[in-house]
Amino acid sequence: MIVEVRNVWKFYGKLIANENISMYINEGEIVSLLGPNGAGKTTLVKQIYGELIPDKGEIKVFSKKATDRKVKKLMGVVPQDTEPFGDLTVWDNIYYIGRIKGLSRIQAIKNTEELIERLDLIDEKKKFVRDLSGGLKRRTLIAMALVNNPKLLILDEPTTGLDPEARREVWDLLISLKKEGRSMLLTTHYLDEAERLADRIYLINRKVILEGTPSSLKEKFSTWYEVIDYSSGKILRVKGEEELKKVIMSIQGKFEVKLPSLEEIYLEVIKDVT
Ligand SMILES: Nc1ncnc2c1ncn2[C@@H]1O[C@H](COP(=O)(O)OP(=O)(O)OP(=O)(O)O)[C@@H](O)[C@H]1O
Repeated sequence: MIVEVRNVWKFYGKLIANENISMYINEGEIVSLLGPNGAGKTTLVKQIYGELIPDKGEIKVFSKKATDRKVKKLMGVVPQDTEPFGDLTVWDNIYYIGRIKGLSRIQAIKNTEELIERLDLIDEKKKFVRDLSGGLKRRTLIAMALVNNPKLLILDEPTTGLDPEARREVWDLLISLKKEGRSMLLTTHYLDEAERLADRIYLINRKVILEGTPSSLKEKFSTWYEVIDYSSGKILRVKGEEELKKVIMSIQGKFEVKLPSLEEIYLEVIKDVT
């Protein structure tokens, strides 16, 4: 197990941000934390990368305390709402983070060059970050998080504010990083992102509300079916298999039966707990 969170509580004064949270990440897994605004996702993530310390409970990363310096060398973090240094070039941002993380000069240069190429930043490498678009800044941040070749990558809303094409580029990159056996923790507001990338999802709202693979959550919580009647163009929502049979029998032409999307399930579940 790469990350193990056991019965973690975190308070801000009287506010309970995390209530008795337990979760884990296995080697090579992408785990996604989903939840509404203020659900405590960033608070939990910050404890996993050692910026905050739990008030109760325990977090182990690579079997060590999250604040251990050795652990920090094994992980890469893309925090929420951060930007690379605007007054440095893309190349310098990546290189200097490499040096700060303890790479030798030669190793930092090598890794920086490789990442510039891999993240398609060749044309931008000498540009100042302050002159880049949001998508390119985000790619630079991801390169900075990868410079020490981390086994665990933590990304707090990596695609928020990006246009659809830039989001897809980040997704493709994350999929290719997963293929290399890296583990990832990803917080997101985008259900389609979690559905597409995550092996497992934790839905949290102060505490863990649901946990499972995207398909198991769909199966477990979809008590309705969507029937698309192509001849009339109507989309019907049908509860239970008996009702489904009846509806199908009544349709004359072509039709399609679908389970609801993760987004619809999320909205139903969140409605019940808020
Ligand atoms: N430093 C802080 N001091 C006091 N309260 C805080 C602090 N940081 C977060 N909070 C509060 O703790 C709760 C959880 O916040 P957190 O940022 O962890 O949620 P989140 O799920 O990441 O939200 P979002 O999706 O909006 O980023 C919120 O009510 C927030 O206002």
